[in-house]
Amino acid sequence: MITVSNRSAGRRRGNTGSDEPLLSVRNLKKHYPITEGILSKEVGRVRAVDGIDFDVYPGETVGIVGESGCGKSTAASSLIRLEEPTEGTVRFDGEDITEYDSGEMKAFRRRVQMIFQDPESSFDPRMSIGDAIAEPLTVQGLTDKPRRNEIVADLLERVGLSESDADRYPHELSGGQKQRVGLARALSMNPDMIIADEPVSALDVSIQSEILALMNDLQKNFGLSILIISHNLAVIRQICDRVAVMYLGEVVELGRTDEVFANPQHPYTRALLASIPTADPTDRGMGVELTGDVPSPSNPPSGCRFHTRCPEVIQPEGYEFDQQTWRRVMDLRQKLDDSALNVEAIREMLITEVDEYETTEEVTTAETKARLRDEFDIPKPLSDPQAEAVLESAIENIVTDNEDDARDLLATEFATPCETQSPALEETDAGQTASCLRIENELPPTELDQTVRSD
Ligand SMILES: Nc1ncnc2c1ncn2[C@@H]1O[C@H](COP(=O)(O)OP(=O)(O)OP(=O)(O)O)[C@@H](O)[C@H]1O
Repeated sequence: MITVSNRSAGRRRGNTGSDEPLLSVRNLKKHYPITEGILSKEVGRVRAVDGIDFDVYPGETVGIVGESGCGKSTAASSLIRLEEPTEGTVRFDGEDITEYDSGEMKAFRRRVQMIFQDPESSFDPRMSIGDAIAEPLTVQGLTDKPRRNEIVADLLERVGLSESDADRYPHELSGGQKQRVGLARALSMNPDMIIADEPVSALDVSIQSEILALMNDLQKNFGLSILIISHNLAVIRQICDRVAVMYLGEVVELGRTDEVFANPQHPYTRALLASIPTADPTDRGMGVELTGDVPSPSNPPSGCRFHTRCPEVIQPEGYEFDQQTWRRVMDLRQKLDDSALNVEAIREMLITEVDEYETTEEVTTAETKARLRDEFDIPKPLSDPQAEAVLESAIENIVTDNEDDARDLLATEFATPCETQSPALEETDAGQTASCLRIENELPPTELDQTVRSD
């Protein structure tokens, strides 16, 4: 494997045939300081976006996808300097926008229009739709009213509304119609690029598809580039040429949408794809379940940030686990490391379940250990006797109030390289780039990989 800049990952030339990206983002970081006290002393940082790279070519639609809280919106607002990025460069049409003065920023913001999830908030309820669309034209100095009305009528038609809608008011429109007006308003600036942050999440599913189809048409007709931010893979799939998958402030996979969907290379992408609901109620998905919330970006996990949730986290040498059991043992270890195991609560649960017990002192160690195992769905015994001996000893330490010994034992015996080594984005044989130690170490896919569906 050769480490490459993801500059070329799954790249395609834009519809204009240009080889140069319209937008080029390098090492973009946005850290929010956490402050305390009257002197606002910095006590920590929320690393919302922690060094991401991607390009958008002319006429191309690129998606940023990931769970809530992974930094998608912060990435979008920092790259257009709605919030100042902490670090990194953003080049637009060859120029570094981080060096723009306010006049240049104004011109840039005409060329790059934002569309938000809730179109409502960007409309003045007292202003007619026609006036709302014409407003940016007026601000630009187009004083010729008949000409303005002509442009408004044309834009309304282009977004699937009619000229007569110009006299209506926002409250008279459905969510889908408002998003159409939002697009017409953005187009009135004749932009080169639209950045759309969850543009259809607030809409009914039936309407979502219509708006995405409209965006696709507009992109072709106006030769636009589109950057679309969404937590919804179905949205990305319908409209994007390429996709960047984000996890906890980082891009973990980047490539052509068809390739990423057909052959996801990062375990996080695989897990996201696995979580797409299917129409068949008997279909239990791909056997991969992504549990737990995205960890806090103020204290991201060491090594690979995904290792605390990764279904494919690498196993320690010298032991043999089935992968799912290994994940569960790691979940227990994680909870122990976070000091989030409550043995007393387990004993209390046992009191309510077993009639003869009245106080937690009566609950036996053996029962507490068994119940702790059950909480994590860890089978007894493990199939590997040596692994079982380690786990049994750790659990004994946990329930006898020797958590530090248990922590040390598990850290020594059940260590994964994923907790210490940070993988870099690498080109994969499948065509896209992804950052995973499995790829770096050329490890064979886990059993779970083979259960991943590509549709
Ligand atoms: N102004 C802020 N100060 C501190 N932390 C912030 C601020 N804005 C965002 N964050 C944090 O940064 C992280 C990334 O947030 P962001 O909204 O970009 O994620 P997202 O992927 O767009 O999620 P969502 O879809 O829920 O908006 C979150 O943990 C969020 O709490």
